[in-house]
Amino acid sequence: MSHGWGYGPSDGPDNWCNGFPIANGPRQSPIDIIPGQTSYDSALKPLKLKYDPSNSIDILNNGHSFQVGFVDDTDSSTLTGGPITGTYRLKQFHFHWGASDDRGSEHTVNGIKFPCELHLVHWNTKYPSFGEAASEPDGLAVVGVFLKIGAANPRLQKVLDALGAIKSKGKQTTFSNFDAKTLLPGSLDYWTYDGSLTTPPLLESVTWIVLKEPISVSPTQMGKFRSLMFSGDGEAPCCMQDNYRPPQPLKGRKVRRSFK
Ligand SMILES: NS(=O)(=O)N=C1NCCCN1
Ligand SMILES: [Zn+2]
Repeated sequence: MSHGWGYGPSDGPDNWCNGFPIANGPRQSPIDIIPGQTSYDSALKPLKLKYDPSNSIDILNNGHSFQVGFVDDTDSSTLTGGPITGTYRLKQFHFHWGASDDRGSEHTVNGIKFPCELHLVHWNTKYPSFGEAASEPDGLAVVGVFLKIGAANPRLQKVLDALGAIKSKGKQTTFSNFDAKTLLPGSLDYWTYDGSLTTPPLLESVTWIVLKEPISVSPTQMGKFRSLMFSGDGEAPCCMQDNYRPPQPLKGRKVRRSFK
């Protein structure tokens, strides 16, 4: 299996090492975050997220999740500060979720799974493109946001309302004028560690920045995520759910936190 990966019994996370040996590497993601074992680092700067709504362009079902893509040819939507040096540009955001509300997130906290996790993917502008940055140890920075069951989230609803047009794999439609900042919680307190992409090719190029405060999602809204399909038109229908990789061994890594 080189590129036919998925989340099923034969092509799922336990089998990814066959096509991508780095799956057993020293800095794999996600991880279980154990707050009592993290270290407060007063040298960590506040996160600075500057997103221009005019940079959002499309929404795509890529057969593994759905992603909202951004124009990334200027520094108009960027991540600076936090644990990183320099400027990282927003490329896309996407989610991971479960078949039921008891699971779905990739990172866990004291072993607790959330029903969903948002990833905002950024690349280091010291490299010429996302593709080149993705193979560098400091190439990417992903901000992870947990979603917790509660009141319906009106800002998330704008994204969910677009899913009807991208039900099956390969479908894409325009998605303009979306402000990704509206998906962030009130606090930008975070945990950070050196990790990897959580999907193949699992490249060990990600500075993870996981926000402590979740945003809300309602059970009905979770149902909208689960209305998507892994499968393309004309293929055996397969609901898009449980598209998460479980936590990976820490292998001696330290997790720092920005808050006391
Ligand atoms: N879940 S993740 O670590 O963000 N993985 C990604 N893989 C492909 C490119 C974007 N991100
Ligand atoms: Zn992700």
